[in-house]
Amino acid sequence: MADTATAPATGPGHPAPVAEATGITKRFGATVALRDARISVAAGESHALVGRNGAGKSTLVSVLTGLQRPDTGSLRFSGAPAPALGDIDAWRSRVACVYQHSTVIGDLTVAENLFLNRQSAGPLRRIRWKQLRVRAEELLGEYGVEVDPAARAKDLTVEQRQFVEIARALSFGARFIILDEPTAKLDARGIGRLFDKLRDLQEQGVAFLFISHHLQEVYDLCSTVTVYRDAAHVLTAPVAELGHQALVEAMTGESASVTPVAEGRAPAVTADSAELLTIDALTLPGACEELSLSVRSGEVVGLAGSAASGNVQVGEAVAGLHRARGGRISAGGRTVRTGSVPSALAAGVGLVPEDRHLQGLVNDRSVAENATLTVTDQLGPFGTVLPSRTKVFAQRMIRDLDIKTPGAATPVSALSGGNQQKVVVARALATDPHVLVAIRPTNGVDVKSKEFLLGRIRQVADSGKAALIVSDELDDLKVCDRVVVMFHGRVVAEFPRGWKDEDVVAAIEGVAAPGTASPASGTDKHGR
Ligand SMILES: Nc1ncnc2c1ncn2[C@@H]1O[C@H](COP(=O)(O)OP(=O)(O)OP(=O)(O)O)[C@@H](O)[C@H]1O
Repeated sequence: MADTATAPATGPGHPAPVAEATGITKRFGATVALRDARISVAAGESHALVGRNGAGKSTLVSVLTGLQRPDTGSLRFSGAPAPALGDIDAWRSRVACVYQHSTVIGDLTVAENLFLNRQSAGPLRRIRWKQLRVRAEELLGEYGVEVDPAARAKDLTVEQRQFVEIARALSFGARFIILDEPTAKLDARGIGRLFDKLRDLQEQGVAFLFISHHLQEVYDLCSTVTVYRDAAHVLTAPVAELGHQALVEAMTGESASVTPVAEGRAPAVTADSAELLTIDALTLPGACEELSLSVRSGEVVGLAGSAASGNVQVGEAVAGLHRARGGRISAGGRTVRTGSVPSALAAGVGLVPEDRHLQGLVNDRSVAENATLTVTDQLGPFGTVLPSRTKVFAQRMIRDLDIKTPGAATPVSALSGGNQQKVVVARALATDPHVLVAIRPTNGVDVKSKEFLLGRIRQVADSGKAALIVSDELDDLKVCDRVVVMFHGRVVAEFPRGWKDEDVVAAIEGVAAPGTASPASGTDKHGR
């Protein structure tokens, strides 16, 4: 496909691009992460960068922010060559990145985070805390960020932390901000507020490079899109000129055929199907009150809700992660002792956790070891683990789940984010669970792989098991036979297949009862 966005002229009235990278190549051992790649972001532009998992997006970000030196290529900011690699202040004044994983320090206050390493006027001058707080208040006020400067960063929401990071970046003078999957941990309202803030800032001349696997967000927010595929630049085009299908085709290199997995399927579940997961009057302090829910053999049930609904905690409780104050959970006919992971495992519960970094992966261990952590008992006799068996097991998973890795022995830390997520899913599936609980299973996964992972979860149910998908992503919920919606710790609605997006979204937002739904916005988490 041809490049339809030509490089803007520079000169009077045409400022140089805030960032321009050309001929960037970056290798990690045998892996070529970027091959002669390029990008050009104009001043005040909202530019999207999209591509499949492992396409090279995060590597480009690390080059653009001075964290990695490219093997070849040149990088300029507003027409001037990039600073020397270690000159942190110079980099900060040109570019900042807001990551999905916060870089603020939890135990410090917002004010301290904002002025970290620049609290005093010089190395020997005392830090004036009161003044610091006042300056922080001014800075936050300037960018319309409503956060208490005295609050500990760890007590902020994801959204507030991102705003603090954006304010910090702007205070260093940067007029170019990279947002690497910023919406991954936000619910619908949070995304709306983030986008409002970004639009405000854009009007003030700030440029953005926006990375997301939610293509609708690209259409909502950006004017230009660049697509990378297999480490290389494929196209740059005005968003308005590129339809959804063309965009997916550019990302995958194949003609797009998006077939929601559950569509057109006859329901396999009947009233006689065995109840494999039973949650009975479960009360989890601060999360849910007397909540009851069941999933039958052959069934995929969606447990939807916003961040404060308690749905994630319910899913985690099934996997033994939270102690209940009341009620009962049973899986495959066995009682799960709440708060006991071994008890949940023994009952045949598999979990895809919400946060792969905190609960999922051992970073410096190989793909093979991570994928088989839950099944070491099957890998050798008498408690031993045979490396050959681990390898065979892992290779099957790599193939089955289409994990992009140089090999089974590669440490998971060398994989791209989406491919790490696939390892987490692989691990949950490895135990062949009776009940699979998958919390936001497609987080950070590209469009094509998303279809694939959801298809695998569907297969688990089709083989007579039960699956509970805990998510507020409509794409995740579309594979479900039934969607149960929670709001503030209670079930408020249930939808059989064939639901309308706006009805589920309205129930998630708590704005309407099912059937009478008249959603305020009519759009879902991703503006569909
Ligand atoms: N530190 C590293 N060591 C080895 N390989 C790496 C390293 N960082 C990235 N890679 C490899 O480079 C390639 C590009 O990875 P990158 O993280 O840039 O992809 P991405 O487009 O950001 O993917 P995702 O959408 O999954 O986040 C991948 O094959 C990845 O495994």
